[in-house]
Amino acid sequence: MFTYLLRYTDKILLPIEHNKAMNQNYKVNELFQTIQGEGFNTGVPAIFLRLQGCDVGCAWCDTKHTWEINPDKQTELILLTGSSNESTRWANVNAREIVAEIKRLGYSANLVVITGGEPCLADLRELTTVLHEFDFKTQIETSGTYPVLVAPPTWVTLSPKVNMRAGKVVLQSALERADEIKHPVGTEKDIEQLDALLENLKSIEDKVICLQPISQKVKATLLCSQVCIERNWRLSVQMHKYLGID
Ligand SMILES: C[S@@+](CC[C@H](N)C(=O)[O-])C[C@H]1O[C@@H](n2cnc3c(N)ncnc32)[C@H](O)[C@@H]1O
Ligand SMILES: Nc1nc2[nH]cc(C(=O)O)c2c(=O)[nH]1
Ligand code: SF4
Ligand SMILES: [Mg+2]
Repeated sequence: MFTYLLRYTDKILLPIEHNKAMNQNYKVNELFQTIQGEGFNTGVPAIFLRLQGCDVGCAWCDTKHTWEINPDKQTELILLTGSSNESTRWANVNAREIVAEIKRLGYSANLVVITGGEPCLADLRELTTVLHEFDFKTQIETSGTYPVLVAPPTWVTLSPKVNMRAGKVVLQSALERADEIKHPVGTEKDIEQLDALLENLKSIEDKVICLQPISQKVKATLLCSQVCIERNWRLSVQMHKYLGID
């Protein structure tokens, strides 16, 4: 089977042939360009692709609008792109439709951050492979509650949700795969929980560890900065929220 899609090379629009079937659809909640505000890549221009759906149920989640996949809220991708919208709507699209929309929007960032919701509800191998084919770098933000299925160069940021939903095996393999562990912290108990997770890891030498205060709380932020200094870890403060940008 042949599908045709438009590819931009040096600003020239070229039709390319593609004979691989696009089997996988993704439930997209929003697509927008901003600055990565969290973790290792803080400050890097990035295209955010937010997928709809999450059944983990973190009480302090800042994207609760992505939890439910309501069939009545299905819409067209073009209506969900350009800026962050915090709506419950979603579009069912494949990887090449996503790339085509990124190109139509004329985005300049070369990092695509796939978040949610819980993006690993979906098998992300096809999406990340196609994005790499178009010379994008990719990063995912995941909770470790579903298997991490991504193409190898993908930067995996794991924000482990302990005792929430995942079996220990799934969380453990997500921890081993993670390039970055970005732990949400409210109180000391969260640091203890992270220590317990790190104890069981084969190696933490090759992983970036970030502490992220929950909901910009002052006490949590002070705790995170103090522990980061003691342990030589990184502080991740959700910069975009301080700047008031998406
Ligand atoms: C909204 S989640 C989506 C991706 C995935 N479900 C996860 O939890 O990693 C993206 C990131 O935001 C973090 N996050 C969510 N709500 C937060 C809050 N109120 N304060 C700080 N970080 C938060 C999560 O821990 C995760 O690192
Ligand atoms: N600027 C910006 N950076 C982010 N890093 C992770 C985000 C997320 O919601 O997953 C996020 C987000 O929503 N906006
Ligand atoms: S796993 Fe992520 S998206 Fe799901 S509830 Fe927790 S923070 Fe929110
Ligand atoms: Mg966010």
